[in-house]
Amino acid sequence: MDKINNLVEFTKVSKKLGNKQVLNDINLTVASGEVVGIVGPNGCGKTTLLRLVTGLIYPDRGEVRVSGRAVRLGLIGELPASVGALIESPAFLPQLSGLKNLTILADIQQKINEQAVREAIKRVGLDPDNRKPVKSYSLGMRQRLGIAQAIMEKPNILLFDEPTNGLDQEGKILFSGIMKEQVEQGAAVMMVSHNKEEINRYCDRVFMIQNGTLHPVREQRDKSWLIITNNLSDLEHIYQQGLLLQITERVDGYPAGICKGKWKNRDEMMSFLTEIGVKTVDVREVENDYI
Ligand SMILES: Nc1ncnc2c1ncn2[C@@H]1O[C@H](COP(=O)(O)OP(=O)(O)OP(=O)(O)O)[C@@H](O)[C@H]1O
Repeated sequence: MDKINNLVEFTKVSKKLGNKQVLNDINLTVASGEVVGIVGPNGCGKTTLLRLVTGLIYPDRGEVRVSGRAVRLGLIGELPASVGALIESPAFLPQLSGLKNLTILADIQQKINEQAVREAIKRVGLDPDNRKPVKSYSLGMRQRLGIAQAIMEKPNILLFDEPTNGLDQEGKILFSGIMKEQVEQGAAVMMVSHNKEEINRYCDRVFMIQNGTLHPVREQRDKSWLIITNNLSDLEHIYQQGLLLQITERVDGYPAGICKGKWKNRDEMMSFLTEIGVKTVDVREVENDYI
């Protein structure tokens, strides 16, 4: 997967709303296949940051580039077509069905046909033939429809503001699968959430907005390592170091567990284990699983 290709680029971006300097001198890139998390207290400017990528608002100073093109005033007819967004509560026409709502939105860009809209609705676990008006949808159903709308045109940039808001367990699992798919297909994702667990699970890098500026919270995703040992007490010893360790099924008859941490490569991981006196049969880097 190409991680070099920056699909979103903020360069020295400042934005004032009313009297408030919401964002000040923001630099940020989001690459293809990368998930960047934005956190911070209410009103700090997270949604504003996402809205700048949609092209619906413009920077006062600096530049926002989306798929290589600068977003600026006067481009209203040329909004970035490659952006899918679920920002704040999704707004739908309440008297129309989910399918009708998304078909109307799809007609704006005319990039996809009804079949593709139907597929997106099915992907989030809703029934495209459900004729009930959106006003009778639950919060979770509306949120699912919002996710379907964000992904239906297969954008290569996705903006998610509190994406699992109101979702039940099944909805969260579906969302997890969608995130995995999108990242594998090379989408660049920006996610705003107050849910720490969600941010940790999905985001490669995390930033906090404080007084209008962006501060790194985590600069790379923790890697997952499968550690195979001769006996369970070695795994217990790792756990006692306060590390995140999940015991898995035995591997070739040996006790094994998955440990998450910042070690950059296998050598670093091995020297750490030797340092704490853990003997291993094998150590392998494994895929991070979103579920
Ligand atoms: N149109 C506007 N005019 C004036 N001020 C605005 C406008 N839109 C937003 N703001 C202010 O800009 C600030 C940033 O708002 P934003 O919605 O980006 O915050 P947020 O971090 O997403 O908050 P939350 O966590 O509550 O969703 C807030 O103080 C808000 O009151």
